[in-house]
Parts: sequence; structure tokens; C-alpha cells
Amino acid sequence: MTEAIQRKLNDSAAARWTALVLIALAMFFAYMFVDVMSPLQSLIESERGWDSGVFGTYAASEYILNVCGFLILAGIILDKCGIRFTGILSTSLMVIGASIKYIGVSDWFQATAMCSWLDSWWTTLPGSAKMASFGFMVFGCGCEMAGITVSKAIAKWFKGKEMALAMGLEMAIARLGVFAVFSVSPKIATQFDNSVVAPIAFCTVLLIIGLINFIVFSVMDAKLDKQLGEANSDEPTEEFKVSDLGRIFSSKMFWIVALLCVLYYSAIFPFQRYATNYLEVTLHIEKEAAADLFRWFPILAMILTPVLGSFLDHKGKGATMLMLGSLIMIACHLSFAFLLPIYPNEWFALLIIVILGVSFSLVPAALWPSVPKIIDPVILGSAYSLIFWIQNIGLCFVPLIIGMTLKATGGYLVPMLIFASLGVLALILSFALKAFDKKKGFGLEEPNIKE
Ligand SMILES: C[C@H](N)C(=O)N[C@@H](CCCCN)C(=O)O
Repeated sequence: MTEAIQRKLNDSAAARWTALVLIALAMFFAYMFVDVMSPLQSLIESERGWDSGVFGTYAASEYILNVCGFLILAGIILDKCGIRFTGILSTSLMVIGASIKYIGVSDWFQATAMCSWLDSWWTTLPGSAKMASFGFMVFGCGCEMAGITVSKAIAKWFKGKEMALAMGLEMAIARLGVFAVFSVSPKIATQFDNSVVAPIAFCTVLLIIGLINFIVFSVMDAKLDKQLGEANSDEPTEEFKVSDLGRIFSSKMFWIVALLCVLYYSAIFPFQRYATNYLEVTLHIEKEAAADLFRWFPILAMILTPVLGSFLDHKGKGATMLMLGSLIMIACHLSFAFLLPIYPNEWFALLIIVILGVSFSLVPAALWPSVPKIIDPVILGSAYSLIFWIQNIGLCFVPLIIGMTLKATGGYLVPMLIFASLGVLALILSFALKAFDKKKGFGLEEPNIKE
């Protein structure tokens, strides 16, 4: 009888995996929208006159408001107002931002007085690009806010269960979104008379479905909360206060994780942006062949991340996985710097890319599920948001540094050494993390599921 009363919605495997599918699909659509224009660079140049400089400004706009502090606010909103409110707010922001971007590139907008006015100042950036960048900024706020909300939601629904597997699957579905949009976006554009508007419209509709998903998830989450209250669970009842943020900043463990995160991801996502060109010039191959080689990188990460997440759930070894992932990344970037230019072979390049994919599974699979082990659930949303914020600063500036270095040195040796150095610093931090965990007993090496 007691057992029947205490059985909660997330004790049902079907219910918690349904919840995961709902929120992971929202992120799948979000990651699709992020890259919807990436394969259409030449089309938008001929249709709307965006050169590569304009395209770069548009791409950077996604992170600007987040770096300026929106992500900190997002974390406070999440901890103060909860998963449901923040989830619906963030998915709505994504829909609003996407709609602004759709209007910005639409044929209709180009003939309006507003577009002429936008054209009249900062003339190197066309009115369509200004409007689209503004939309992308709003979308970026929603997307990163949704990212931290989803992490907190998974930590809540899968606590003491398959948490790392669930986080790994969510990331795998997001990686599939990148692969999917690179496949469908050019096809949709071709189907609709070579229009960049059609793929954006398609992905905006998908974001509306993502918003509906989050509303359905919220109904389930409200039910779970009611049960948690009734079951007199061990969930914290104390209220989040903004002053609690000091607790995060004074946590040594938080700083190690946040710095490890920014160093590692700054050597991955910015590298991803330059990888096709690096392979082109190093292997002397066409852009399409280089992109074909590199596309295996997210695919392998997609397959391996949930597998490693499951390993973490049952066997633990999170800190060791972070060390191994950083070590592999250093070896790969050093191989890109020194070995591939000496042996410019496509199979050799593929081997390094595949090994780097293993690293890109090990670190995300271990990093994100480690945060709930070191941070109080009451301030978990703020902790995730501050980690994302520090990470976004790196993601915003490292591509600029790499671009400047490329221009100054005319080759990829120094950029690859910069990426490898970031890996070395991440490795040092992963050693510190393991040592500190051993001393303080956060349980980073312990499995999530006690069998
Ligand atoms: C770019 C973004 N801030 C990020 O860090 N994404 C991570 C996944 C974080 C977990 C989201 N629930 C990634 O590896 O893509």
C-alpha cells in the first residue's frame, strides 16, 4: 500500500523515457535551426548579397546576448520559476527569434521601408542580415536557455536512474539534428526554386512543434511535482535566492568543471568551423570531399555518447573519462598539426577524425551528468547557466583568435597548436578534478545507479 502511494511518475520507465523524447525532440529541432543556413552560404550570397564577412557577423549574433549576461539571467529564471515556465519561455523565444529571421530573409521584407532604413546605416551589413541577426540573437537566448532547462529536467526525472544515458541520448539526438539539417536544407532550397526562405520556414514550423512538445512535457512534470509533494520526497523544499549564486562561485569544484568545459569545447566547436577548410588545404581536395570526410565526426559522437553515458550510469569513472577525452583530443590536434601535413592521406585523416569523435563522446558524456553530483539541486539551473555562460565566451572569442592567427601565419600549424594547448589545459584540470573528487568524495567516479 505504502509502495503504491510512493510510486512516482518517473518511476515508470515508459513515462520518464516519454518525457525525455519530448524534450530531446525540442532540442533536435533547435540544433536543426542553428545550422539551417550553414549549407546555404553561397545561396544567401547570391540571393541577398551576404558576403563571408556578413555571414560571420550573422553566425556570431547567436551568442552575443548570452555572453552579455542573458545566460546568467536565464539560470536565475530557471531556479526561481522552475523547469516548466523556463522551458515554455525558452522554446517560445526560439519560435519568436526564428520568425524574425524568417521575416528578415523573406522576399516581402526586402521591399519594405524598414528594410530600406536598415540598409541605410552600417552599410556593409544588408538590412536582411541585420533583421536575421536580430532574430538569431533572440533565438540564441532561447536555445541556450532551453539547453540548461533540459539538463535540469533530465537531472530531476532521472535522478538515481539512467541519468547519464538520458543526457547522452539527448546530446545524440541533437547531433543527429545537425546531420539532418545538413542533408535536408539544400534539398528543400532546391525544391522551392533555390530559395533560402523555404528551409528557414520548414525549421520554424519544427520549432513550433518543439514548443508544443515542451507544453506536453510540462503537463507531465506538473503531475510529477504533485506526486513529489504528496510522497514527502527528499527533494529540497528550500526556496532559491539570488544570493545563492555566491555558493556556486565559491565552489572550487564548479570552477574546475566550468573551466574544463570552456577549454574543451573551445577546441571542438571552433575547430569544427574550420575543419573542412583545413582538410581542403592539407589534403588538396575539393570542399565537398573534405565535408564528406568530416561529417563522420558528429555521427560517431552521436553513436558513442549514449553508450558511454550508460557505462557511466553502471560503472562510473566520470573523472577518468574526462582525462582520457582530453588526452585523446591533444593527440588528435597534434596529429592534425604535424602528422597529416607530412602524410596527406584521406584514410589517415579519417582515422584522426574518428578518434577525435571518441574524445567528443567521452567528455560530453561525463561532463554534464557530473554537475548534479557537485551542485545542490536548488541552484542546479544557475550552475548550468554559469557553465554555459563561461563556455559561450570561449565559443565567441576562440574562432576570432583562430581567424586572426590564420590570417597572420597563413597556415593551420599555429591554429592547431592553439587547439592542442587548450586540450593540455583541459587535461591538467581533469587531473585536478579527479584529485579533488578523491579528497572531497563527490562521487564522480561512482556509478549513478547503485546495483
Ligand atoms: C553549445 C551548448 N552550450 C552546449 O554546451 N551543448 C552541449 C550539450 C549540453 C547539454 C544540453 N542539455 C553539446 O555537447 O552539444
